[in-house]
Amino acid sequence: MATFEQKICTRATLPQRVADLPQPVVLTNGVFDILHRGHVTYLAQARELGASLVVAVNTDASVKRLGKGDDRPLNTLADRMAVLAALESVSLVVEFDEDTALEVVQEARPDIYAKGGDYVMSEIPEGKAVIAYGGKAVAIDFAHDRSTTKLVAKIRQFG
Ligand SMILES: Nc1ncnc2c1ncn2[C@@H]1O[C@H](COP(=O)(O)OP(=O)(O)OP(=O)(O)O)[C@@H](O)[C@H]1O
Ligand SMILES: O=P(O)(O)O[C@@H]1O[C@H]([C@H](O)CO)[C@@H](O)[C@H](O)[C@@H]1O
Repeated sequence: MATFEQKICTRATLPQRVADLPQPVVLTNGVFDILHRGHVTYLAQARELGASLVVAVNTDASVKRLGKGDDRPLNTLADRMAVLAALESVSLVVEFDEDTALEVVQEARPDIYAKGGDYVMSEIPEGKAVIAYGGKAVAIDFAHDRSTTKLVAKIRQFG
């Protein structure tokens, strides 16, 4: 196992692994199917909001339920988590199988919850939960016009 894969933790060990991180802790979540420049810029900005960054990643079954397409995710959960763990900005990676990351937020209790600017913090369960216990919820503006869906469409065009 590559050293960076030690950043991947189980749900059961999440609270202790978060407590062991340099504080304050930022948490974000998502699919991260084909990693692109928008993702890595956003993750670096999220990490800058605190001293550590936890990324909660949707399981393959929960991605299917999001309705991004029958063939999604293209990369398996294990691969998506490993790629995220290899990033300098990322401190800890954990999977979640629920429809939202609300339970992960409640278990990890990050100081800051971050998400891309395509979400309104006061409208999503994770944002509401963090605000309710006195944490901060931050929406990070899109710096680059990129998406996995667009990349897939581009590849198909020449396939
Ligand atoms: N271009 C971007 N700039 C900044 N943040 C982004 C960008 N694309 C996605 N994000 C953020 O990254 C996280 C993961 O996003 P997601 O995996 O849905 O990316 P995506 O490329 O838009 O995927 P898809 O096309 O499959 O919906 C989300 O919090 C989202 O807000
Ligand atoms: O990568 P995505 O599609 O931005 O990630 C989703 O984010 C949702 C968001 O946190 C609002 O609740 C979440 O519910 C969903 O499970 C994906 O992680």
